Amino acid sequence: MTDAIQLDNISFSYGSQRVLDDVSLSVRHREFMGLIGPNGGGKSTLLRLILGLLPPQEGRISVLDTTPRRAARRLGYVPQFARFARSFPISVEDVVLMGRLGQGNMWGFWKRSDRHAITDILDLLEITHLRSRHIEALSGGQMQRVLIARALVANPEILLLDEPTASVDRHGETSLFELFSTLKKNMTVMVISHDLGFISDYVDRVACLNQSLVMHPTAAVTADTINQLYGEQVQMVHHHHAH
Ligand SMILES: Nc1ncnc2c1ncn2[C@@H]1O[C@H](COP(=O)(O)OP(=O)(O)OP(=O)(O)O)[C@@H](O)[C@H]1O
Repeated sequence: MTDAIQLDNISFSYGSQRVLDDVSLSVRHREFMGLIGPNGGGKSTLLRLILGLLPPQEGRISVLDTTPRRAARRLGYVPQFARFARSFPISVEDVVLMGRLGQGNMWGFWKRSDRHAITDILDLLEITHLRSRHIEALSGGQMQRVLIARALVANPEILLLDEPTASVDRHGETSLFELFSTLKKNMTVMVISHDLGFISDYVDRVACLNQSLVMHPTAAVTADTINQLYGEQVQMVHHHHAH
């Protein structure tokens, strides 16, 4: 079997602004990969290319042995929290149900299996008690869990998360990363983060992106490496916590 995600010599510009320059990356099946880099380094753009939301201008991308667009239904995506509008008058259950679209359903025709999947996933994310709550009335950390539930409810083969713990406290961050470590037994997980010291306890490898990409096994990533690459922009504070 080939890799879950394969990027070969990808370049991308917005207008005349070069954002990705000759990026190559292989993510193995059931690998847990961290993606770090300074603001504007191109991390979200790379995720959008993998999701098939943007076409590469140069190079080739293969996701689950096909094109990103063909693979899209088999991917789970958790967008950056700040980019998700929360003023829709809908409940937690509705948002998570949206994750089942594309599984052969249309609005209003949910099957019993959809309801069961939602019950299980809300339980996994420990947000069962929020099921009928309006999403405007959630804390940042709760909303983050709802978005993760929405991405997981369709049983994706690859889970892509764009700063999933940005609005979560340290305790919540630990519990989410422990959940991702469990999920990794069944799927490939790729997570964008600013906090290398924290994620290096969990991920198998770290990709450092600042227009071009450098791969590190986590053991090789030190504060010095990161400072040389990015200056002080990536947090290197190491937090000790129980596993
Ligand atoms: N739709 C767009 N049109 C034009 N420029 C864009 C667009 N999206 C992103 N950019 C620019 O491309 C660069 C890379 O953005 P991107 O969001 O990929 O970086 P990032 O590494 O995810 O940053 P952050 O850590 O701040 O989220 C930035 O300079 C950004 O301003």
